Amino acid sequence: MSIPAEAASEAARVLAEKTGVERHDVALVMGSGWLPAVDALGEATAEIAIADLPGFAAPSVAGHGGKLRSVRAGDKNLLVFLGRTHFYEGHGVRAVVHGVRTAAAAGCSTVVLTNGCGGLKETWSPGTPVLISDHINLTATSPIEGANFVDVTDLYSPRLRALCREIEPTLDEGVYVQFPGPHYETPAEIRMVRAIGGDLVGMSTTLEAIAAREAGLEVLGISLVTNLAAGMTGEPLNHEEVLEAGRAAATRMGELLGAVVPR
Ligand SMILES: Nc1nc2[nH]c(I)nc2c(=O)[nH]1
Repeated sequence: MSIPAEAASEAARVLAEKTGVERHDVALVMGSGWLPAVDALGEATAEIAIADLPGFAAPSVAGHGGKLRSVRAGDKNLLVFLGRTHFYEGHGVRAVVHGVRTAAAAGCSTVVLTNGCGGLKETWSPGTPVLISDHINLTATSPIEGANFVDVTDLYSPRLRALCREIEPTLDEGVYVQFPGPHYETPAEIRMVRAIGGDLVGMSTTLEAIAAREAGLEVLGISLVTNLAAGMTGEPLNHEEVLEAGRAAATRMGELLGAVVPR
């Protein structure tokens, strides 16, 4: 498999060719339940299948779209990934972060990483959006290869978080914890997450954020709490209910993204 940076440049070249857009400015990765938010971002000027770009795996989860849209918003070209490759799909870390690296190679200076996740606060009912203030990467791996000691303090842009709170002052913040998945957590693991300072649990985002920082992108992370974390309600977790809650709230999130992204 070719060197990640070369693979990203090749994917960016084909992207420009297929969309007719030479350079993109902001990338958005739309996670579980966020797809309804996409239309609020603006009119797509081009849409291609992610799998048509070199280095991308076909989406393993049906309904995740698996599409890539180029959207004009104000004076910016947005690169919108409808779905992502998850670590639990077993394609390796390079595949998980190839989208972020391709976005950087396509000219983006900012990436918005969204996801659906479990929440550890009772007040975060399903459908609550939470800004990611920091993360804990429990995947025991990194997208960075070799002795490249990348700094990840302030990884989640204080500037963009302040901008979001200016637009939506009720937005809470939290620490996002990525588990490898695909199984959910046990109640004991959720007690551990609480003990180590986590507020949100998911199966994406942290590896992408690290790769984004390595590529010099400004990062904004927004989680959509679609369920209370395991053991908090005494009920088993049902993935369908979880996604439904996300869909209901994502439209409101589309307005937030639509207001934040052009700025
Ligand atoms: N790890 C983890 N990932 C998730 N994704 C969604 I949607 N809900 C959860 C959850 O409760 N835990």
